[in-house]
Amino acid sequence: MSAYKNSVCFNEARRVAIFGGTHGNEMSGVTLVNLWVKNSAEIQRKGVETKPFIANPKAVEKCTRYVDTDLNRAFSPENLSAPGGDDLPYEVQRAQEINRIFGPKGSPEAYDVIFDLHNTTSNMGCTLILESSKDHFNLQMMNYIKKAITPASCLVLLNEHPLLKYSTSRSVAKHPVGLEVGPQPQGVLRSNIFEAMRVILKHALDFIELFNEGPVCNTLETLLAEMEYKFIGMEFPPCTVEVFWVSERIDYPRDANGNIIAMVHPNLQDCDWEPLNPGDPMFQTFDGKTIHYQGSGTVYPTFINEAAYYEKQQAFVTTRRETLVASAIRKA
Ligand SMILES: CC(=O)N[C@@H](CC(=O)O)C(=O)O
Ligand SMILES: [Zn+2]
Repeated sequence: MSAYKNSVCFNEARRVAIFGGTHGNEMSGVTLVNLWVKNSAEIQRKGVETKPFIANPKAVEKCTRYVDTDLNRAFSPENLSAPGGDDLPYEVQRAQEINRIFGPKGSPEAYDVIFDLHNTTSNMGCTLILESSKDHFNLQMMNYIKKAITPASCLVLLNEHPLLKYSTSRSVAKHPVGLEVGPQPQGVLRSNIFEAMRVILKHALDFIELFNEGPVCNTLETLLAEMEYKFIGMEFPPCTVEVFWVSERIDYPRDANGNIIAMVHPNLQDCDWEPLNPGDPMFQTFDGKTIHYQGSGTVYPTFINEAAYYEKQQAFVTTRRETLVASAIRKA
């Protein structure tokens, strides 16, 4: 028996959503969610209501990232409260609708967890994307998933940055979790990527069930129940989680007219998560010149040459590797 005196308490996660098709051309999430809409047995867990949901049906129909504007940037307070109804861009209308169904964002009525399924053209493997270093529920979930999928691996990208953070679809939930798996071209399904995503989600849902069935925050009642081993669920003791913390956005080199004049260097292409040191090759110009990384220390690039980011003037992002401590958690 173990009772962690400093457990952080969270409400049970009773309402969970799985979003596919936030981007309509990222086919693993679209396909899995469509499958689960037809038959949700695989995603149901005891005591949890899990709703599979196609976030951007118009974009899915057209197999495009978005119709008017990127849905995964649309959940700002301004957009969510914008008047205008039918005159608003489609994705802003859709964001308001999603906020009504799964939110309101930031309120006690909001869904507990939203998993948002994405694919990348970058060679990132399985990546979980978090938005807060202080959400100990999510950090514990990351630790659980990483252990459960061993020897396969799954890295955590922490998108917590004053300028680079954006207003995601999943941000409507109390605990937003992005799941980014690649490489997979836009509009294409690859079985390995599809299966990897499915496995991560299985473990994520198992975690939620175990948390809900686990011991409650310390009370005399809990201690007595614990002595009788009454819990089916698990204890979640303090742990550490390695994360890659978003640090800088790097654009392609451009000429005075804004046209791209170089490509990701072959030494960097497909090397997501590998250390990039000052002086390492970063871009290769069309006439064969190498442009080197000029930062001050080692960084870990990711989203290298992501197709959807050309329009966002981003060739890759740099991250710094850090170890976060997650407190013990219990249900309130
Ligand atoms: C390639 C891609 O769409 N990535 C996602 C990452 C995320 O969900 O945070 C996006 O830019 O919205
Ligand atoms: Zn996406």
